[in-house]
Amino acid sequence: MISLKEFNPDGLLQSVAVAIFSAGLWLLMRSRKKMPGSILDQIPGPPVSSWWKGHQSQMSDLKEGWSFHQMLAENYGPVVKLQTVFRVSIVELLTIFIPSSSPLQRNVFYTSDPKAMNHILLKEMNSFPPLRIEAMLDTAGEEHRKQRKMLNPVFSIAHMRSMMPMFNDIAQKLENTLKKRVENGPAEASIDLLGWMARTALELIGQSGFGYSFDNMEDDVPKHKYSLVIKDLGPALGRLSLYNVTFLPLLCKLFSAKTRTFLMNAVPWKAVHEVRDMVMYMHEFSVKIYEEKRRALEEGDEAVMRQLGQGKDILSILMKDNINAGAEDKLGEDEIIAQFCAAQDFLWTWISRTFIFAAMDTTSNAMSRILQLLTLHPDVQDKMRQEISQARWECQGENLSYDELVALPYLDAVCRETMRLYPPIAHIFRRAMEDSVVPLSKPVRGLDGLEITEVIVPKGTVVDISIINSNRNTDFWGPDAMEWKPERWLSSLPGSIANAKIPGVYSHLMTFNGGGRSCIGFKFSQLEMKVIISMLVEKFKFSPAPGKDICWQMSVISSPAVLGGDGHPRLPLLVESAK
Ligand code: HEM
Repeated sequence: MISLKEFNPDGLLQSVAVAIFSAGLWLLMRSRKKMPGSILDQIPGPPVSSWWKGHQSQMSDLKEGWSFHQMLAENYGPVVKLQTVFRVSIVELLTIFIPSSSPLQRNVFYTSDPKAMNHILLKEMNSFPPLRIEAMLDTAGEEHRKQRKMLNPVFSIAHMRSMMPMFNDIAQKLENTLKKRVENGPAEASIDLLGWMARTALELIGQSGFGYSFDNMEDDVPKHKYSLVIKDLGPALGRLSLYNVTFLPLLCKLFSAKTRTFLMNAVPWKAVHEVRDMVMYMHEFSVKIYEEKRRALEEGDEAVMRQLGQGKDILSILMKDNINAGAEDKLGEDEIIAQFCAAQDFLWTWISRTFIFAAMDTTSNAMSRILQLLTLHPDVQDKMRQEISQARWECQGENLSYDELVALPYLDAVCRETMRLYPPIAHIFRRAMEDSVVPLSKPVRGLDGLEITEVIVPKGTVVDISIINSNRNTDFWGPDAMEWKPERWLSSLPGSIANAKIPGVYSHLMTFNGGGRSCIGFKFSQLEMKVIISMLVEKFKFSPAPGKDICWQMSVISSPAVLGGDGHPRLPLLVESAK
């Protein structure tokens, strides 16, 4: 519920819209044939008065932002029905008067049951597409298949190996800059490591994705306009409440891009115009890079080699492969640009996740999480440093090759354990496009006391897949599942994990999802983490900044902030040279 102090007139427009929309929905629901005895109704679960807002506020004030998921796991297990009401500013005030059978309420099928996840994410993937607002590649069916096919080779291990020199080069720049900051002993003021991780992640995806450098990694604040825009865009969209999952897809369905742009220009609303300008800049910038690459490709090898990426960046490879692709696999020019900035108009920006969004926030927050955990576990930090220093000594101080780096067992264990216990994306959403019978690995008891082995999920139901609860399930991971223990990866995992048949692409974890929509960049992200974290831990010592306890805020991607501070994402840590 919002207090009157928080009342925001911007919400009024939304409230009118939601009232009209709800009336339409109510009529629609009345006219829809009800599935007889839908078993989803029988699944126990708590009401959530306001989906996103309730979800966020229940988690963000807490020192560890995952307690909502933990509460569901402890009280209900892996299969839960959440009864939600639309999150719409002023209308929220009315939700207390809404009876539980109202059409304004809808059930969300929340699950971390392996069989259910297999069904939804693999077997019936096309019947359960992502909510458009969540999709990183904003396509489905044949179009999505085409994009994945074209992109797969640039995320292969062979390609990762070829990118090692570029990754090492960026790590070196970061090392030089941090060394300057701490050369006179431990930096007195703490250093915001989240800021540096975000800049590093953008530079890595910029160079390997676009063949373009955004940041010299030296200045206190990045100077390139793109770096600033990408940082400001999320909060700017947040100010407009554009994360409203109900209305965005509807508006996009109703109006063409041209009409939406026209409406946006016509609305006398400064915040909207700010977002418009950011999006237009990002789009024009992507087109400019695309044009430069096309010209170089047309001019021939010499021109390609003169570019920063020397034709090895993802965009160049994609463009070259596309020229040679058969008609059925060819991507349109717009589709290629869209991989890097699908932002022709502002409504699409939020909906169409691009590589930069997908790659940057996830990995920078993941690296920040590792660093923070290392400050809380100095023994693990020392052990890691020993392992890395030993490996460096063995290769006479040279950079480790791809194979040498990925073979370091303790570094690998720390990364895996962090991705298990603290997945940057805690849950993902799908929508049932048709009525579906979802099987369960373990029966649950329904509200009527009967055992349920499969759930009838009606068309239109939102499905919430809990990555975090799957990764922390004590049935599979054992009684210490809630503890951060890198050592668990140094010996063989319990048989219960393999038997569970969890559909994740990575180490029986759901962190990078599974199936045809799993994270295409997961090997890229692991390499990035290992190159950067190994350099940082070898060269520097990290400890908590006094008086700055860190909490993790759970929105789409969990990010650190100072407990009791202004809520801005940051990770202040004390840094000193390791030698
Ligand atoms: C720790 C880092 C990362 C995590 C935890 C992560 C997690 C995920 C998850 C959970 C999904 C599935 C979303 C859904 O199905 O709703 C996904 C999809 C995706 N990720 Fe990542 N990701 C990471 C890094 C990256 C990187 C570095 C890249 C690119 C270089 C990337 C590119 C993508 C793309 C393009 C998709 C959409 C795939 C599709 O729809 O076919 N991710 N990621």
